[in-house]
Amino acid sequence: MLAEWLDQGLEGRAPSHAEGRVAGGRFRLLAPGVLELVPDAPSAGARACVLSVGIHGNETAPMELLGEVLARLEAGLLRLGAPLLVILGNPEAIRRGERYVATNLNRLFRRDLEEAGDEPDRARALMAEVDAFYARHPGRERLHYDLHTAIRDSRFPRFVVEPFAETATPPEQWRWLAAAGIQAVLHQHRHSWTFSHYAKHYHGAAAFTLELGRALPFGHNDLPPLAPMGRLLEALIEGREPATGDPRAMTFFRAEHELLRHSEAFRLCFPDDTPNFSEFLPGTRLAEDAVAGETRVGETPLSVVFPNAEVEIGARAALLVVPSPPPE
Ligand SMILES: O=C(O)CCC(=O)N[C@@H](CCC(=O)O)C(=O)O
Ligand SMILES: [Zn+2]
Repeated sequence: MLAEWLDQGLEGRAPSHAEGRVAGGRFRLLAPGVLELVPDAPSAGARACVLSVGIHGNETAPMELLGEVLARLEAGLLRLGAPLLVILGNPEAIRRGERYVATNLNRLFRRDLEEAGDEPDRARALMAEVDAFYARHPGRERLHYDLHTAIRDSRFPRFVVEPFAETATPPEQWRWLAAAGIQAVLHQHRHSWTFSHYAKHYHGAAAFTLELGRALPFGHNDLPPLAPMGRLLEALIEGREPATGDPRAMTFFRAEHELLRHSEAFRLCFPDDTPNFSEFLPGTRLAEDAVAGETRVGETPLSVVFPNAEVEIGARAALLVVPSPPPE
């Protein structure tokens, strides 16, 4: 049933059970790749939780991790205590094992989206599901973890992006993420129209993009380092207070600048396999673009996150970040 749901979504098959029961509640399939779980009696402090995986089709570790957690729920080893919306982001891209089919789904989560096509349609469908889910649970704190993996190695293999928004992140999030093995936090400096930004910007949710290691094919993921993250997801699903750690164990950064690809003739001036959070000294040439010219590091050293020269024209080719003090 539940664990099968992930496999069936990936194979494009209709699920064998569109609804059913788990310990402590019931589940129902709302749309392809969208599953809602409703507790019989939510725990007092339970959050209304959105957990999404596969927004990028080649990022398989989060799908395996979530599949294991749902299997434990199905086996009766966990008891549902929180309202939960589970989302398999881009099933066609997952079937193909590709980041996206026509365009990057994770740049389309805006209410004034006008583009046509499969990925824009999927973004509209997912936004509507998230809107309806939070509306069904008024008065409950909102949470969205959008689980990803990164293309490259990283000085910090597990890190989160905190989307830009007016609302502050509740302080307990830093304690939970530290206990879940997150090693670094990157504050976004502007709207980015990602899925986690959508939940934070439009719904005031505590929301993050979580990067959980490297993007590898199914069956090749190193899952043991993700066990503490699995325990955080289980606590949220059961509506229990998660384990806490010391946020000072994490390294905090803020985005200073977004490097965009403006032309076909765009290139990054450092090796393709440069790990995320690699630091470059003042004066270093980072990129060349036929339209924007060259980008060099100014007076302050900059670290590079998500470098990718192959993005669509107009899209982000890297985030340039600097260290930042931990939140109060
Ligand atoms: O490793 C990479 O270059 C990309 C990994 C990835 O998919 N990251 C997300 C981050 C979203 C955010 O900025 O919150 C993305 O690029 O969509
Ligand atoms: Zn991703």
